[in-house]
Amino acid sequence: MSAHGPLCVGIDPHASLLDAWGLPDTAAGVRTFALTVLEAVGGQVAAVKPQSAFFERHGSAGVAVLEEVVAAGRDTETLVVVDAKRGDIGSTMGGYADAYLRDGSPLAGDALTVSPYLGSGSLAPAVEAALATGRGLFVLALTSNPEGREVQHARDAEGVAVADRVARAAGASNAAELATTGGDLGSIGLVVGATIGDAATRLGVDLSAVRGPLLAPGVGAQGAGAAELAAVFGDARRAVLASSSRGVLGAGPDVGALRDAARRAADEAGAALR
Ligand SMILES: O=C(O)c1cc(=O)[nH]c(=O)n1[C@@H]1O[C@H](COP(=O)(O)O)[C@@H](O)[C@H]1O
Repeated sequence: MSAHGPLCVGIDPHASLLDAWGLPDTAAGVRTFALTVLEAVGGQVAAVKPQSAFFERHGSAGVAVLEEVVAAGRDTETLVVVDAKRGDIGSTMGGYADAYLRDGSPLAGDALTVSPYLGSGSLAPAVEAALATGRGLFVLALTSNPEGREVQHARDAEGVAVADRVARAAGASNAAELATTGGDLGSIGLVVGATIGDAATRLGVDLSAVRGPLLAPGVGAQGAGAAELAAVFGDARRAVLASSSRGVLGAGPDVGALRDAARRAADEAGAALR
């Protein structure tokens, strides 16, 4: 993030984008799309985030393309966040941790998005695997979609918001990790949408106390821009990795145009979060 600016480019090969790029809605089309994005922004931005759903749509051939994208990302200076939003009970979560966070697994990038809504503790196998292998997690806390509120804004018997419980669990893991490793940011990040307005403040979620990276989707196509990034994150802004998919991908398929769009988005995010 300090080398390239705080931007993550989402690799979301929607059927409509494939069509706009003149590509077929097939695994081969998805492959050309994803490798073009990597060619344009690999080594130029902090992270890319392939959205697993758009690869899974094409069955095993699509998943093989996701594996290829993860491997290709390894050869660049750009981190790969696999956006699969996994979450399950502990023992099954161990299976997902093996798939996405184990050294040598073909689907293991640098980080994985996970859902804590089976209970933060259910993520323990993923947390352990991330810490053991030098990878990271982005735990869904305050998501960019309006429907997320019914779960994330709810308060428990002690009056603590569910999203705050999620943030506190990440903060506790990062505090323990940083006590031994030092450094600024621990391995357990949160997803906090750039579209959430003042929800973090209203719910009492202390984003600065998390001491992990804050992935902020919602930039671009979902309407958030520089003003929203600055307003949502306040004092925690230095930890933010702004994420945009369609907002950058719409500039394709030209590699130079994609690279320029990513540069502009990274500069804008950098200026808003300075
Ligand atoms: O985890 C995510 O990345 C995510 C969390 C969230 O709260 N909202 C959200 O939009 N996302 C993802 O971020 C991407 C947003 O794409 P655009 O709206 O095209 O920028 C999609 O892949 C979403 O699944």
